[in-house]
Amino acid sequence: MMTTQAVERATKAITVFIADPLSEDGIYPLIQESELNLNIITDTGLTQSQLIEKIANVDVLLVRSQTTVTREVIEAAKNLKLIGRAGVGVDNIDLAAATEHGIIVVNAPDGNTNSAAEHTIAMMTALARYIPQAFNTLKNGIWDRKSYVGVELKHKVLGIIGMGRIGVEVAYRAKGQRMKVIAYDPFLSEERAQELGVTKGTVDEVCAAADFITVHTPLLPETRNLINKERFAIMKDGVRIINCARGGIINEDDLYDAIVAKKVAGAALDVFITEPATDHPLLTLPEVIATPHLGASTIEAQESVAVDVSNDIIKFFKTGTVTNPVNMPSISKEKLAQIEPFFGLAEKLGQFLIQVTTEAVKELNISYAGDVANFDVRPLTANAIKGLLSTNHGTHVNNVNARYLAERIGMNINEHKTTTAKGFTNLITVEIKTANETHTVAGTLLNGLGARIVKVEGFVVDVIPAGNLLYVKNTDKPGAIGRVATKLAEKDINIATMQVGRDMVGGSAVMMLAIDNIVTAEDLQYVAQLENIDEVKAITL
Ligand SMILES: NC(=O)c1ccc[n+]([C@@H]2O[C@H](COP(=O)([O-])OP(=O)(O)OC[C@H]3O[C@@H](n4cnc5c(N)ncnc54)[C@H](O)[C@@H]3O)[C@@H](O)[C@H]2O)c1
Ligand SMILES: O=C(O)CC[C@@H](O)C(=O)O
Repeated sequence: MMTTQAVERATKAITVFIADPLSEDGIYPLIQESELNLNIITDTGLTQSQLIEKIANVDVLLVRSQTTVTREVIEAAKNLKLIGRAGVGVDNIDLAAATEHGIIVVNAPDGNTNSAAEHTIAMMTALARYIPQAFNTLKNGIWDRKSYVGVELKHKVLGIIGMGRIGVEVAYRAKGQRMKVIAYDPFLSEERAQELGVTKGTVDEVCAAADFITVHTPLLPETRNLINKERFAIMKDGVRIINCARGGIINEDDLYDAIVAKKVAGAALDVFITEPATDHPLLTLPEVIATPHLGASTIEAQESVAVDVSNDIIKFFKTGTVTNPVNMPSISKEKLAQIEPFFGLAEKLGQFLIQVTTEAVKELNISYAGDVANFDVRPLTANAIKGLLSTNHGTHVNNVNARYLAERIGMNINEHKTTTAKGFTNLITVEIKTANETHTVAGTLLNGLGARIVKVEGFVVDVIPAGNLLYVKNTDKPGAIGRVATKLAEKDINIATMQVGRDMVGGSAVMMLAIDNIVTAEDLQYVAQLENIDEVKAITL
C-alpha cells in the first residue's frame, strides 16, 4: 500500500527544465526515476525573455554555463525550488535572489575537475610550442619551421593562483612535466604545500617567480582583476599566461597591453568576461591562443556533472537534503543524520515563541546543550528561525532563506554551545528579545518518546509540542487552576493534559494546557479576565 506522501509524489508532476545542453547519459538518473513523476523538458539556447516566458511553472531549472539565471528569471519562476548547475562555477546564477526566494542552488563540483586540469595542461603545452599557430599556417599550405620555435616546460616555474580541486590537479601534472611549482591560495598551508611538493608564495611572489602563470580561482570581488597591469609589471619578461577558470580574473585590457608591449610572450584563454567572445580584441593577437570555454567539455566530465546534479535533484525531492548545496551549509550525510531528529523540535520552539510575543523580534539566542552540542547545528538554527518566521512568511520560508530573511529584518542571531544540559541528554533553549520583552522556551528529545517542551520562561513543564496549547501566566494562588478549567468547560473546551510550574509558593506560575479545540479570541478574553490570571496565549504547533 502506498503512503499518503508516496501517493502525492506519484500524482504531482515535478517539472524539470533543462536550459543548456546536458549529457543524455548524465541525466539518465532523472529519466529512469519512477517514484517522483518527473516531467523533463529540454529547451536550450533560449534568450532571457524566452526563458522568463517558459519558467512560470517549473520546479527545477538545470543549467550549465551558457544560461544566465538572473533575478528576473528567478522572480518569474513561481514554483521554482531548486536550480541545478551541471559544473562548478555559479557566477551565472544570481545566488542572492535564489536564497531570498528560498530556492536551493546545487552544483557538481567534482565531475569536471580532471577535464579542466587536462585542458589547462593542453593549453599550456600548445602555448609553449605554438601548436595552434603552426597548425593554422600549415593548413594554409605554408611549411614554416622558423617562426614557431617554442620553449620547454621542463625546469620552468609554473605559478598557480588558486589551489582548489583544479589547481592541485594542475600542480600534479606540471610536476610530471618536471616543472617547479609556486602557488598561492589563502587556504594553502605550509604543510599542504610541502605534501604537494610546491612552494607557497604570495600572489606577488608567484607573479615575480613564474615563467607560466595559471589561475584557478572562482570569479569573486576579490579575484576580479587579480592579474592586472601592476602585477604584469612585476612578472618576468616573456611570461606566458593561462586562464581556464573565469574571464575577468585577468584584466583583459591589461593583458592586451602587456602582450603588445612584449612583456607577455603569449596567453592561452578558455574563458572571457563576455561569452561568446567571437570578436574579442585579444583574438586578433598572434600570441593568443583560445578555446570557446571547453575546459569541461569531455564526454566523461559532462556525464559526471549531469549524473551528480541529477542525483541531487532526486535526493532533494525524496529526502529534503542535497549533497552539493551552494547557498546553504554543506553537511555530510552522516552529520545530517545526527541532527535530523532535532529538526522538528527546533522549528516547534521557534513557532512557540512567535505565538507568545506580540512584538517584533530583535534578537534570537539559541543554546545547544548536551549531545546536540557536538553536532554541526547550523541547520537546526535555520529550522528554529523558520518556525519563528512562519507566521509572517508562511510556506515561503525554508531552510535556505530563513537566516537571510531574519537578518534582512534586522534580527541579531546568536548560537551558543555547552556540553552540560542540566539533567537532560540534550537541550535546545531558544530565547527571543523584542524592544520590551524577553521570552524563552527549551525542548529536548527523549529517547524513544520524541520531543518535549521542558521549560517555558524558566518554569519546568513537560509538554508534547503538537496540537493546540494554551499558555497561561498566573499568580500562584489557590483556585486559579480550577477557575481556568471551569471557564474552559463552560466554553465546551476539553483539556487533554495540564502542566503547572511556579517559581515559589504564591509567586509567578505558568499553566500549559493541551486542548482538543482551537480557542477563539473571545474564549481567551473569557479566561484572561479571571482573578489572578495575568496572561493567556493560544498556541498551535
Ligand atoms: N573552463 C572551464 O570549463 C572550467 C571547468 C571547471 C571549472 N572552471 C572554473 O575553475 C575555477 C576553479 O574550480 P575548482 O573546481 O578548482 O574550484 P575550487 O573551489 O575547488 O577551488 C578554488 C580555489 O580558489 C581559492 N581562492 C579563492 N579566493 C582566492 C584568491 N583571492 N586568491 C587565490 N585563491 C583563491 C579557493 O581557496 C579555492 O581553493 C572556478 O572558477 C571554476 O568555475 C572552469
Ligand atoms: O558548462 C560548462 O561546460 C563549463 C563549466 C565550467 O565553467 C564550470 O565552472 O564548471
